[in-house]
Amino acid sequence: MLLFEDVTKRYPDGTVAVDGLSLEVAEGELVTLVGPSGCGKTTTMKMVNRLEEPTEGRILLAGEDIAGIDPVLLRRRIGYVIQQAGLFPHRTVLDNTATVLRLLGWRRAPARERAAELLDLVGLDPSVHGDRYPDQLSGGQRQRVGVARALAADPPVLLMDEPFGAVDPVVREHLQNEFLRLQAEVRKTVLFVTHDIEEAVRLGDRMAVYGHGRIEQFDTPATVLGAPATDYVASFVGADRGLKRLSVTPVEEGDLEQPPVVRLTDTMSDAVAAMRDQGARWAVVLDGKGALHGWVPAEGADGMVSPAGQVAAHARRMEAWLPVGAPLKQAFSTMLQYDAGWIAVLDGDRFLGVLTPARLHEALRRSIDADARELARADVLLETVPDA
Ligand SMILES: Nc1ncnc2c1ncn2[C@@H]1O[C@H](COP(=O)(O)OP(=O)(O)OP(=O)(O)O)[C@@H](O)[C@H]1O
Repeated sequence: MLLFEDVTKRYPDGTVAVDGLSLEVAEGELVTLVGPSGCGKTTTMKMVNRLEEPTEGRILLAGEDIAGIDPVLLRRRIGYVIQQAGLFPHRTVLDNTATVLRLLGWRRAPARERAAELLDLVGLDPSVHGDRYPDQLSGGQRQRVGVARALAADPPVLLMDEPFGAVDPVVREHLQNEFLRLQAEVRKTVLFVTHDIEEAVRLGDRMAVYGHGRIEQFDTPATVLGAPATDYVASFVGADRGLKRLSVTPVEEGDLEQPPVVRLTDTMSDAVAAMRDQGARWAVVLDGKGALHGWVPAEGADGMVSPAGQVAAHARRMEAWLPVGAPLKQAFSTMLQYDAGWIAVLDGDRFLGVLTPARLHEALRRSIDADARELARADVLLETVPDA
């Protein structure tokens, strides 16, 4: 969808901001560009919407050299989100969001209607926020308006330059989650600049790690973390690679424990018998439809077994759950948030099992070991390549 062919940018003062860059971004792919300040990330973005022109090389959009596309028409095909959201301070949120549509010639009423839909899509209630001005919003809300506005003309490509850079870490994580949800829905081709390695790992289908003006490694986050291509990448991704792997390792069904499972309508004596059979002190409780309700202990607070009545009378709610395939990092933070010793893992509504801290640790080990094996195999392959 987006192809950089040996692109170099030399500013008039001689600074080489981008040096022989070749990069291909597939349709619907989210590529993060990550690297230290001044390494040429923003210049890369600006060349895509022709705010800057390459000194050498070409950039192709859907096979077409962008040098031949009128910049105004080009920018309508490319949504642009920047750090401070770049909203017009004297226009309401709704009008800000509708800006591009108005430029495209939409009439006011349908443009505002579409803008309201977009605000909804990014998690802002248009009836609450639509008539406010940007300075009446929080930083995170402003960034959402920035994303809504960039999506307005439904461009195939989105350029996002540190869009979540100016908000605090908690809001940032929230915006990242929302953006991932949104991207799963709209599947844009996205170039996303960040200097935050965690963000690059979490969001990117692939990530390009920039050195000065050059890409040191372009691969999936798991590979960049597991097999850094150069010493530079290794030092950039840092010593806490194990921790970062939490972000890229999914919870799998095989990681889960299988505690006894009972229904709300079961009798407590059957439930206690099931727990005794498995040597368990608690059981997961599902409701009549098989959806997670919570848990029930084998013993009451006074240490007495409490076999009377139905499970419903003794069950406690447990709201912590995860979809299977969620990253271990999410599992870990959910455990902390709920102060829970286990969390249920669901496939849709179906209960699959529970993840415990011990199982989480095993899953992380599995992921790191698999990586080490992968690397060892690559070494063997190199050693067995016959001499030419
Ligand atoms: N208009 C310009 N004229 C001359 N040099 C420039 C110009 N714009 C950027 N540069 C230089 O080009 C290099 C790359 O800048 P760029 O803004 O692309 O980096 P970046 O990776 O986006 O940095 P940051 O993360 O700090 O935004 C830097 O050395 C910068 O000083």
